[in-house]
Amino acid sequence: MPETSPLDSALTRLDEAATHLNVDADVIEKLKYPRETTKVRLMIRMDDGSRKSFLAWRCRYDDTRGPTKGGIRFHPDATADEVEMLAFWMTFKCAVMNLPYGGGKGAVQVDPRQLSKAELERLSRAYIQAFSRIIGPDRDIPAPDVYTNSMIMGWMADEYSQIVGEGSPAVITGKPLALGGSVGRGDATARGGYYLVCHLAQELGLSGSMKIAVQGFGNAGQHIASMFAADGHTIVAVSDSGGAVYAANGLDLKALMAAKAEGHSVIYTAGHSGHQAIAANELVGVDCDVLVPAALENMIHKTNAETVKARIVLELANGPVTPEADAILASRNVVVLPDILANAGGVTVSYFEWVQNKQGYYWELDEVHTRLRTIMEREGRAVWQHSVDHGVTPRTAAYIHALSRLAEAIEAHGTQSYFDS
Ligand SMILES: NC(=O)C1=CN([C@@H]2O[C@H](COP(=O)(O)OP(=O)(O)OC[C@H]3O[C@@H](n4cnc5c(N)ncnc54)[C@H](O)[C@@H]3O)[C@@H](O)[C@H]2O)C=CC1
Ligand SMILES: O=C(O)CCC(=O)C(=O)O
Repeated sequence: MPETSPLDSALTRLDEAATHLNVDADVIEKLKYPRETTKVRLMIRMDDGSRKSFLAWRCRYDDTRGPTKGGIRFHPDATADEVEMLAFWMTFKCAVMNLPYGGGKGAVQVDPRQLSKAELERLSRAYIQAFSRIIGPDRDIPAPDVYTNSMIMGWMADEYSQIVGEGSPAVITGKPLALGGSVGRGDATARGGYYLVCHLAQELGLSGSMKIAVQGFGNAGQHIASMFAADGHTIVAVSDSGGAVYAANGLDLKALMAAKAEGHSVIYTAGHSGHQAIAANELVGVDCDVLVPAALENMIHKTNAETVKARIVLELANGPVTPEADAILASRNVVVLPDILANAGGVTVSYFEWVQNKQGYYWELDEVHTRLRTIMEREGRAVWQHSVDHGVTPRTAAYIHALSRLAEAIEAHGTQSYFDS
Protein backbone atom coordinates (compact mmCIF):
# COMPACT_ATOMS: atom_id res chain seq x y z
CA MET A 1 0.00 0.00 0.00
CA PRO A 2 1.31 3.49 -0.75
CA GLU A 3 2.44 5.29 2.40
CA THR A 4 1.27 8.78 1.39
CA SER A 5 -1.48 10.18 -0.80
CA PRO A 6 -0.45 11.84 -4.05
CA LEU A 7 -1.55 15.15 -2.48
CA ASP A 8 0.91 14.78 0.40
CA SER A 9 3.68 13.80 -1.99
CA ALA A 10 3.25 16.82 -4.20
CA LEU A 11 3.03 19.34 -1.39
CA THR A 12 6.12 17.87 0.29
CA ARG A 13 8.03 18.58 -2.89
CA LEU A 14 6.74 22.13 -3.15
CA ASP A 15 7.79 22.87 0.43
CA GLU A 16 11.24 21.47 -0.21
CA ALA A 17 11.75 23.56 -3.35
CA ALA A 18 10.57 26.66 -1.50
CA THR A 19 13.47 26.36 0.97
CA HIS A 20 15.86 27.04 -1.91
CA LEU A 21 14.13 30.17 -3.22
CA ASN A 22 13.20 33.53 -1.84
CA VAL A 23 9.46 33.23 -2.47
CA ASP A 24 6.68 34.83 -0.43
CA ALA A 25 4.84 32.45 1.88
CA ASP A 26 1.51 33.53 0.37
CA VAL A 27 2.69 32.44 -3.08
CA ILE A 28 3.38 28.97 -1.69
CA GLU A 29 0.02 29.04 0.09
CA LYS A 30 -1.77 29.88 -3.15
CA LEU A 31 -0.12 26.92 -4.89
CA LYS A 32 -1.28 24.51 -2.19
CA TYR A 33 -4.96 24.73 -3.13
CA PRO A 34 -6.71 24.09 -6.44
CA ARG A 35 -8.54 27.03 -7.95
CA GLU A 36 -11.62 24.91 -8.70
CA THR A 37 -12.59 21.26 -8.83
CA THR A 38 -15.96 20.27 -10.23
CA LYS A 39 -17.50 16.90 -9.54
CA VAL A 40 -20.40 15.55 -11.56
CA ARG A 41 -22.33 12.34 -11.96
CA LEU A 42 -22.52 11.25 -15.58
CA MET A 43 -25.43 9.02 -16.52
CA ILE A 44 -25.41 7.13 -19.80
CA ARG A 45 -27.61 4.58 -21.53
CA MET A 46 -25.94 1.17 -21.71
CA ASP A 47 -26.31 -1.06 -24.76
CA ASP A 48 -28.82 -3.31 -22.95
CA GLY A 49 -31.14 -0.33 -22.34
CA SER A 50 -30.26 0.13 -18.67
CA ARG A 51 -28.81 3.38 -17.26
CA LYS A 52 -25.51 3.63 -15.41
CA SER A 53 -23.87 6.47 -13.42
CA PHE A 54 -20.19 7.34 -13.23
CA LEU A 55 -18.44 9.93 -11.06
CA ALA A 56 -16.32 12.41 -12.97
CA TRP A 57 -14.13 15.40 -12.13
CA ARG A 58 -12.33 18.29 -13.76
CA CYS A 59 -9.83 20.29 -11.75
CA ARG A 60 -8.41 23.65 -12.88
CA TYR A 61 -5.56 23.82 -10.41
CA ASP A 62 -3.85 27.09 -11.31
CA ASP A 63 -4.19 29.39 -14.30
CA THR A 64 -1.66 32.07 -13.41
CA ARG A 65 0.53 31.28 -16.44
CA GLY A 66 -2.29 30.61 -18.92
CA PRO A 67 -5.29 28.38 -19.63
CA THR A 68 -5.29 25.20 -17.58
CA LYS A 69 -4.02 22.14 -19.44
CA GLY A 70 -4.03 18.43 -18.66
CA GLY A 71 -5.35 15.03 -19.58
CA ILE A 72 -8.48 13.09 -18.77
CA ARG A 73 -8.05 9.69 -17.13
CA PHE A 74 -10.58 6.85 -17.26
CA HIS A 75 -9.77 4.53 -14.35
CA PRO A 76 -11.84 2.56 -11.81
CA ASP A 77 -9.75 3.91 -8.89
CA ALA A 78 -9.87 7.59 -9.91
CA THR A 79 -10.64 9.98 -7.03
CA ALA A 80 -10.95 13.74 -6.55
CA ASP A 81 -7.74 13.74 -4.51
CA GLU A 82 -5.84 12.05 -7.33
CA VAL A 83 -7.26 14.42 -9.95
CA GLU A 84 -6.22 17.46 -7.91
CA MET A 85 -2.72 16.14 -7.51
CA LEU A 86 -2.37 15.30 -11.16
CA ALA A 87 -3.55 18.87 -11.88
CA PHE A 88 -0.98 20.22 -9.41
CA TRP A 89 1.73 18.29 -11.24
CA MET A 90 0.48 19.69 -14.56
CA THR A 91 0.85 23.23 -13.15
CA PHE A 92 4.50 22.57 -12.34
CA LYS A 93 5.13 20.57 -15.53
CA CYS A 94 3.92 23.40 -17.77
CA ALA A 95 6.04 25.85 -15.79
CA VAL A 96 9.16 23.64 -16.03
CA MET A 97 8.73 23.60 -19.81
CA ASN A 98 7.85 27.31 -19.96
CA LEU A 99 4.60 26.54 -21.79
CA PRO A 100 1.98 29.32 -21.58
CA TYR A 101 -0.37 27.17 -19.54
CA GLY A 102 -1.53 26.49 -16.02
CA GLY A 103 -2.39 22.99 -14.84
CA GLY A 104 -5.59 20.98 -14.92
CA LYS A 105 -6.70 17.36 -15.00
CA GLY A 106 -9.87 15.31 -15.28
CA ALA A 107 -11.06 11.79 -14.65
CA VAL A 108 -13.98 9.43 -14.85
CA GLN A 109 -14.23 6.62 -12.33
CA VAL A 110 -14.73 3.78 -14.79
CA ASP A 111 -13.03 0.70 -16.13
CA PRO A 112 -13.32 1.47 -19.85
CA ARG A 113 -12.41 -2.12 -20.70
CA GLN A 114 -15.84 -3.12 -19.39
CA LEU A 115 -17.68 -0.82 -21.86
CA SER A 116 -18.56 -1.41 -25.49
CA LYS A 117 -17.24 1.11 -28.00
CA ALA A 118 -20.69 2.72 -28.25
CA GLU A 119 -20.94 3.01 -24.44
CA LEU A 120 -17.45 4.51 -24.31
CA GLU A 121 -18.45 7.11 -26.90
CA ARG A 122 -21.61 8.03 -24.96
CA LEU A 123 -19.57 8.37 -21.77
CA SER A 124 -16.94 10.54 -23.49
CA ARG A 125 -19.63 12.81 -24.94
CA ALA A 126 -21.41 12.97 -21.57
CA TYR A 127 -18.17 14.17 -19.97
CA ILE A 128 -18.01 17.11 -22.39
CA GLN A 129 -21.72 17.89 -21.97
CA ALA A 130 -21.13 18.12 -18.21
CA PHE A 131 -17.94 20.16 -18.40
CA SER A 132 -18.53 22.30 -21.52
CA ARG A 133 -18.81 25.46 -19.39
CA ILE A 134 -15.50 24.75 -17.70
CA ILE A 135 -13.31 23.77 -20.63
CA GLY A 136 -12.56 25.97 -23.65
CA PRO A 137 -9.67 26.70 -26.05
CA ASP A 138 -8.52 29.66 -23.92
CA ARG A 139 -9.76 28.39 -20.56
CA ASP A 140 -9.07 24.71 -19.98
CA ILE A 141 -7.75 22.30 -22.60
CA PRO A 142 -8.00 18.53 -21.98
CA ALA A 143 -5.90 15.77 -23.58
CA PRO A 144 -5.40 11.99 -23.21
CA ASP A 145 -4.10 10.24 -20.09
CA VAL A 146 -4.38 6.69 -18.73
CA TYR A 147 -6.95 4.58 -20.64
CA THR A 148 -7.96 7.47 -22.90
CA ASN A 149 -6.67 7.94 -26.45
CA SER A 150 -7.00 9.93 -29.68
CA MET A 151 -10.32 8.27 -30.58
CA ILE A 152 -11.84 9.48 -27.29
CA MET A 153 -10.32 12.95 -27.78
CA GLY A 154 -11.93 13.03 -31.26
CA TRP A 155 -15.39 12.26 -29.84
CA MET A 156 -14.88 14.88 -27.14
CA ALA A 157 -13.74 17.59 -29.57
CA ASP A 158 -16.71 16.79 -31.80
CA GLU A 159 -19.14 17.05 -28.88
CA TYR A 160 -17.71 20.39 -27.81
CA SER A 161 -17.93 21.76 -31.36
CA GLN A 162 -21.58 20.69 -31.54
CA ILE A 163 -22.34 22.41 -28.22
CA VAL A 164 -20.71 25.72 -29.16
CA GLY A 165 -22.01 25.54 -32.73
CA GLU A 166 -18.70 25.83 -34.54
CA GLY A 167 -15.54 23.82 -35.13
CA SER A 168 -13.27 24.33 -32.13
CA PRO A 169 -10.28 22.01 -32.51
CA ALA A 170 -8.08 23.92 -30.03
CA VAL A 171 -10.32 22.89 -27.11
CA ILE A 172 -8.70 19.44 -26.87
CA THR A 173 -5.32 18.05 -27.90
CA GLY A 174 -4.25 14.52 -28.70
CA LYS A 175 -6.98 14.36 -31.38
CA PRO A 176 -6.86 12.16 -34.49
CA LEU A 177 -4.97 13.80 -37.37
CA ALA A 178 -8.23 13.96 -39.34
CA LEU A 179 -9.71 16.29 -36.70
CA GLY A 180 -6.72 18.63 -36.35
CA GLY A 181 -4.37 16.46 -34.30
CA SER A 182 -0.63 17.02 -34.58
CA VAL A 183 1.81 14.61 -36.11
CA GLY A 184 4.13 13.39 -33.38
CA ARG A 185 1.64 13.63 -30.46
CA GLY A 186 1.21 9.83 -30.27
CA ASP A 187 4.74 9.07 -29.10
CA ALA A 188 5.55 12.51 -27.66
CA THR A 189 5.55 11.53 -23.97
CA ALA A 190 8.13 8.82 -24.58
CA ARG A 191 10.08 10.88 -27.11
CA GLY A 192 10.55 13.75 -24.67
CA GLY A 193 11.96 11.33 -22.08
CA TYR A 194 14.15 9.72 -24.71
CA TYR A 195 15.57 13.10 -25.83
CA LEU A 196 16.23 13.99 -22.20
CA VAL A 197 18.20 10.80 -21.50
CA CYS A 198 20.21 11.17 -24.73
CA HIS A 199 21.02 14.80 -23.93
CA LEU A 200 22.13 14.12 -20.35
CA ALA A 201 23.77 10.73 -21.08
CA GLN A 202 27.24 11.93 -20.14
CA GLU A 203 26.11 13.50 -16.85
CA LEU A 204 24.11 10.34 -16.09
CA GLY A 205 27.13 8.14 -16.78
CA LEU A 206 25.31 6.25 -19.53
CA SER A 207 27.25 4.85 -22.47
CA GLY A 208 27.23 1.74 -24.61
CA SER A 209 24.46 -0.80 -24.63
CA MET A 210 21.96 -0.46 -21.77
CA LYS A 211 19.44 -2.81 -20.19
CA ILE A 212 16.02 -1.23 -19.81
CA ALA A 213 12.96 -2.30 -17.78
CA VAL A 214 9.57 -0.68 -18.46
CA GLN A 215 6.70 -0.76 -15.98
CA GLY A 216 3.40 -0.16 -17.79
CA PHE A 217 3.32 -1.20 -21.44
CA GLY A 218 0.74 1.32 -22.70
CA ASN A 219 1.21 4.41 -24.83
CA ALA A 220 4.25 5.82 -23.03
CA GLY A 221 5.77 2.42 -22.18
CA GLN A 222 5.54 0.88 -25.65
CA HIS A 223 7.00 3.91 -27.38
CA ILE A 224 9.96 4.30 -25.01
CA ALA A 225 10.75 0.59 -25.35
CA SER A 226 10.73 0.93 -29.17
CA MET A 227 12.95 4.03 -29.09
CA PHE A 228 15.58 2.48 -26.84
CA ALA A 229 15.46 -0.82 -28.76
CA ALA A 230 15.95 1.06 -32.07
CA ASP A 231 19.22 2.42 -30.62
CA GLY A 232 20.39 -1.13 -29.87
CA HIS A 233 19.57 -1.20 -26.16
CA THR A 234 18.07 -4.33 -24.60
CA ILE A 235 14.55 -4.32 -23.18
CA VAL A 236 14.82 -6.91 -20.41
CA ALA A 237 11.42 -6.58 -18.70
CA VAL A 238 7.99 -5.05 -19.26
CA SER A 239 4.75 -5.17 -17.30
CA ASP A 240 1.11 -4.15 -17.51
CA SER A 241 -1.93 -4.51 -15.28
CA GLY A 242 -2.01 -8.25 -16.13
CA GLY A 243 1.58 -9.17 -15.13
CA ALA A 244 5.21 -8.95 -16.26
CA VAL A 245 7.69 -10.75 -18.50
CA TYR A 246 11.48 -10.87 -18.30
CA ALA A 247 14.26 -12.04 -20.63
CA ALA A 248 17.89 -11.36 -19.67
CA ASN A 249 18.91 -11.35 -23.34
CA GLY A 250 16.07 -9.12 -24.45
CA LEU A 251 12.34 -9.39 -25.06
CA ASP A 252 10.80 -9.73 -28.50
CA LEU A 253 9.11 -6.32 -28.82
CA LYS A 254 7.25 -7.26 -32.00
CA ALA A 255 5.56 -10.16 -30.20
CA LEU A 256 4.72 -7.91 -27.23
CA MET A 257 3.20 -5.21 -29.46
CA ALA A 258 1.19 -7.83 -31.35
CA ALA A 259 -0.17 -9.26 -28.09
CA LYS A 260 -1.19 -5.78 -26.88
CA ALA A 261 -2.78 -4.92 -30.24
CA GLU A 262 -4.95 -8.03 -29.87
CA GLY A 263 -6.03 -6.92 -26.40
CA HIS A 264 -3.87 -9.32 -24.40
CA SER A 265 -1.58 -8.66 -21.44
CA VAL A 266 2.20 -8.86 -21.99
CA ILE A 267 1.98 -12.07 -19.96
CA TYR A 268 0.41 -13.69 -23.04
CA THR A 269 3.92 -13.84 -24.55
CA ALA A 270 5.37 -15.90 -21.64
CA GLY A 271 7.18 -18.94 -23.03
CA HIS A 272 7.76 -17.25 -26.40
CA SER A 273 11.38 -16.55 -27.34
CA GLY A 274 12.71 -16.96 -23.78
CA HIS A 275 10.07 -14.68 -22.19
CA GLN A 276 9.76 -15.64 -18.54
CA ALA A 277 6.67 -14.67 -16.53
CA ILE A 278 7.54 -12.77 -13.33
CA ALA A 279 5.31 -11.17 -10.71
CA ALA A 280 4.42 -7.59 -11.73
CA ASN A 281 5.93 -6.25 -8.50
CA GLU A 282 9.27 -7.97 -9.26
CA LEU A 283 9.86 -5.70 -12.25
CA VAL A 284 11.11 -2.82 -10.13
CA GLY A 285 14.02 -4.96 -8.88
CA VAL A 286 15.20 -6.58 -12.12
CA ASP A 287 18.83 -6.17 -13.17
CA CYS A 288 18.90 -3.16 -15.52
CA ASP A 289 20.55 0.23 -16.10
CA VAL A 290 17.41 2.31 -16.66
CA LEU A 291 14.07 1.66 -14.99
CA VAL A 292 11.13 3.38 -16.68
CA PRO A 293 7.96 3.58 -14.58
CA ALA A 294 5.22 4.26 -17.16
CA ALA A 295 2.10 3.08 -15.32
CA LEU A 296 0.55 4.77 -12.28
CA GLU A 297 1.42 6.68 -9.09
CA ASN A 298 3.26 5.33 -6.04
CA MET A 299 4.58 2.19 -7.73
CA ILE A 300 8.08 2.63 -6.25
CA HIS A 301 7.67 2.98 -2.52
CA LYS A 302 9.58 2.45 0.70
CA THR A 303 9.24 -1.32 0.62
CA ASN A 304 10.59 -1.89 -2.91
CA ALA A 305 12.94 1.10 -3.40
CA GLU A 306 15.82 -0.88 -1.85
CA THR A 307 15.43 -3.53 -4.55
CA VAL A 308 16.00 -1.11 -7.46
CA LYS A 309 19.16 -2.10 -9.34
CA ALA A 310 18.92 0.55 -12.06
CA ARG A 311 21.23 3.58 -11.89
CA ILE A 312 18.64 5.81 -13.56
CA VAL A 313 14.86 6.02 -13.09
CA LEU A 314 13.09 7.78 -15.97
CA GLU A 315 9.63 8.78 -14.72
CA LEU A 316 7.30 8.67 -17.69
CA ALA A 317 4.38 8.06 -15.29
CA ASN A 318 3.12 10.85 -13.08
CA GLY A 319 4.16 10.42 -9.46
CA PRO A 320 5.51 6.83 -9.64
CA VAL A 321 8.06 7.34 -6.83
CA THR A 322 6.90 8.25 -3.31
CA PRO A 323 8.89 10.80 -1.26
CA GLU A 324 10.10 7.99 1.05
CA ALA A 325 11.33 6.02 -1.96
CA ASP A 326 12.95 9.18 -3.36
CA ALA A 327 15.07 9.48 -0.21
CA ILE A 328 16.07 5.81 -0.38
CA LEU A 329 17.00 6.07 -4.06
CA ALA A 330 18.99 9.28 -3.48
CA SER A 331 20.91 7.64 -0.62
CA ARG A 332 21.81 4.82 -3.03
CA ASN A 333 22.90 7.29 -5.76
CA VAL A 334 20.10 6.28 -8.08
CA VAL A 335 19.28 9.33 -10.22
CA VAL A 336 15.57 9.97 -10.74
CA LEU A 337 14.63 12.06 -13.79
CA PRO A 338 11.38 13.49 -12.43
CA ASP A 339 7.94 13.25 -14.02
CA ILE A 340 7.34 17.00 -14.35
CA LEU A 341 10.35 17.11 -16.69
CA ALA A 342 10.75 13.55 -18.00
CA ASN A 343 7.19 13.04 -19.26
CA ALA A 344 6.60 16.63 -20.36
CA GLY A 345 7.07 15.75 -24.04
CA GLY A 346 3.35 14.88 -24.15
CA VAL A 347 2.06 18.25 -23.06
CA THR A 348 4.73 20.03 -25.10
CA VAL A 349 3.49 18.46 -28.33
CA SER A 350 -0.08 19.13 -27.12
CA TYR A 351 0.97 22.77 -26.99
CA PHE A 352 2.25 22.47 -30.57
CA GLU A 353 -1.10 20.97 -31.58
CA TRP A 354 -2.99 23.86 -29.94
CA VAL A 355 -0.75 26.40 -31.70
CA GLN A 356 -1.33 24.66 -35.05
CA ASN A 357 -5.11 24.61 -34.45
CA LYS A 358 -5.10 28.32 -33.70
CA GLN A 359 -2.94 29.09 -36.76
CA GLY A 360 -4.80 26.69 -39.03
CA TYR A 361 -1.36 25.75 -40.37
CA TYR A 362 0.06 22.28 -39.81
CA TRP A 363 3.68 21.33 -39.32
CA GLU A 364 5.77 18.47 -40.68
CA LEU A 365 6.94 15.75 -38.31
CA ASP A 366 10.55 16.97 -38.49
CA GLU A 367 9.49 20.38 -37.20
CA VAL A 368 7.61 18.82 -34.27
CA HIS A 369 10.61 16.66 -33.37
CA THR A 370 13.13 19.48 -33.70
CA ARG A 371 11.07 21.86 -31.56
CA LEU A 372 10.42 19.16 -28.94
CA ARG A 373 14.08 18.25 -28.76
CA THR A 374 15.09 21.92 -28.40
CA ILE A 375 12.71 22.49 -25.48
CA MET A 376 13.52 19.19 -23.73
CA GLU A 377 17.24 19.89 -23.98
CA ARG A 378 16.93 23.53 -22.90
CA GLU A 379 14.75 22.87 -19.87
CA GLY A 380 16.49 19.56 -19.04
CA ARG A 381 19.84 21.35 -19.01
CA ALA A 382 18.45 24.14 -16.83
CA VAL A 383 17.06 21.61 -14.33
CA TRP A 384 20.35 19.73 -14.27
CA GLN A 385 22.22 22.99 -13.65
CA HIS A 386 19.87 23.86 -10.75
CA SER A 387 20.55 20.44 -9.26
CA VAL A 388 24.32 21.06 -9.44
CA ASP A 389 24.08 24.66 -8.19
CA HIS A 390 21.80 23.86 -5.25
CA GLY A 391 23.21 20.39 -4.53
CA VAL A 392 19.73 18.84 -4.78
CA THR A 393 18.09 15.97 -6.65
CA PRO A 394 16.83 16.62 -10.19
CA ARG A 395 13.28 16.46 -8.77
CA THR A 396 13.87 19.28 -6.30
CA ALA A 397 15.72 21.15 -9.05
CA ALA A 398 12.72 20.80 -11.39
CA TYR A 399 10.40 22.16 -8.68
CA ILE A 400 12.80 25.07 -8.06
CA HIS A 401 12.86 25.82 -11.79
CA ALA A 402 9.04 25.73 -12.05
CA LEU A 403 8.39 27.54 -8.79
CA SER A 404 10.57 30.49 -9.75
CA ARG A 405 8.50 30.92 -12.95
CA LEU A 406 5.20 30.49 -11.12
CA ALA A 407 6.20 32.93 -8.40
CA GLU A 408 7.25 35.52 -10.97
CA ALA A 409 3.88 35.18 -12.76
CA ILE A 410 1.90 35.35 -9.51
CA GLU A 411 3.76 38.51 -8.52
CA ALA A 412 3.30 40.00 -12.01
CA HIS A 413 -0.47 39.53 -11.83
CA GLY A 414 -0.63 41.82 -8.81
CA THR A 415 -2.92 41.46 -5.84
CA GLN A 416 -6.07 40.86 -7.85
CA SER A 417 -4.96 37.31 -8.64
CA TYR A 418 -5.17 36.50 -4.94
CA PHE A 419 -8.90 37.01 -5.04
CA ASP A 420 -9.69 35.34 -8.34
CA SER A 421 -13.17 33.95 -8.52
N1 LIG B 1 -0.65 9.91 -22.38
C1 LIG B 1 0.04 11.01 -22.14
O1 LIG B 1 0.09 11.93 -22.97
C2 LIG B 1 0.81 11.15 -20.87
C3 LIG B 1 0.80 10.18 -19.90
N2 LIG B 1 1.54 10.36 -18.77
C4 LIG B 1 1.52 9.37 -17.72
O2 LIG B 1 2.12 8.17 -18.18
C5 LIG B 1 1.55 7.07 -17.48
C6 LIG B 1 1.04 6.08 -18.49
O3 LIG B 1 0.10 6.73 -19.31
P1 LIG B 1 -0.28 6.18 -20.76
O4 LIG B 1 0.84 5.40 -21.31
O5 LIG B 1 -0.81 7.32 -21.52
O6 LIG B 1 -1.50 5.26 -20.38
P2 LIG B 1 -2.01 3.92 -21.06
O7 LIG B 1 -3.39 3.75 -20.60
O8 LIG B 1 -1.72 3.92 -22.51
O9 LIG B 1 -1.07 2.80 -20.38
C7 LIG B 1 -1.06 2.53 -19.01
C8 LIG B 1 -0.38 1.18 -18.85
O10 LIG B 1 -0.15 0.94 -17.47
C9 LIG B 1 -0.48 -0.41 -17.22
N3 LIG B 1 -0.76 -0.62 -15.82
C10 LIG B 1 -1.86 -0.28 -15.10
N4 LIG B 1 -1.72 -0.70 -13.83
C11 LIG B 1 -0.51 -1.30 -13.76
C12 LIG B 1 0.20 -1.96 -12.72
N5 LIG B 1 -0.29 -2.04 -11.49
N6 LIG B 1 1.44 -2.48 -13.00
C13 LIG B 1 1.96 -2.39 -14.23
N7 LIG B 1 1.33 -1.79 -15.26
C14 LIG B 1 0.11 -1.25 -15.01
C15 LIG B 1 -1.69 -0.66 -18.10
O11 LIG B 1 -1.94 -2.03 -18.27
C16 LIG B 1 -1.23 0.03 -19.38
O12 LIG B 1 -0.40 -0.85 -20.13
C17 LIG B 1 0.50 7.66 -16.55
O13 LIG B 1 1.07 7.91 -15.29
C18 LIG B 1 0.16 8.97 -17.23
O14 LIG B 1 -0.40 9.91 -16.33
C19 LIG B 1 2.33 11.43 -18.59
C20 LIG B 1 2.41 12.40 -19.52
C21 LIG B 1 1.59 12.39 -20.73
O1 LIG C 1 -1.10 16.67 -23.29
C1 LIG C 1 -1.58 17.26 -22.35
O2 LIG C 1 -2.15 18.31 -22.43
C2 LIG C 1 -1.47 16.72 -20.94
C3 LIG C 1 -0.88 15.35 -20.82
C4 LIG C 1 -0.98 14.93 -19.39
O3 LIG C 1 -2.07 14.75 -18.88
C5 LIG C 1 0.22 14.81 -18.59
O4 LIG C 1 1.27 15.32 -18.97
O5 LIG C 1 0.14 14.20 -17.50
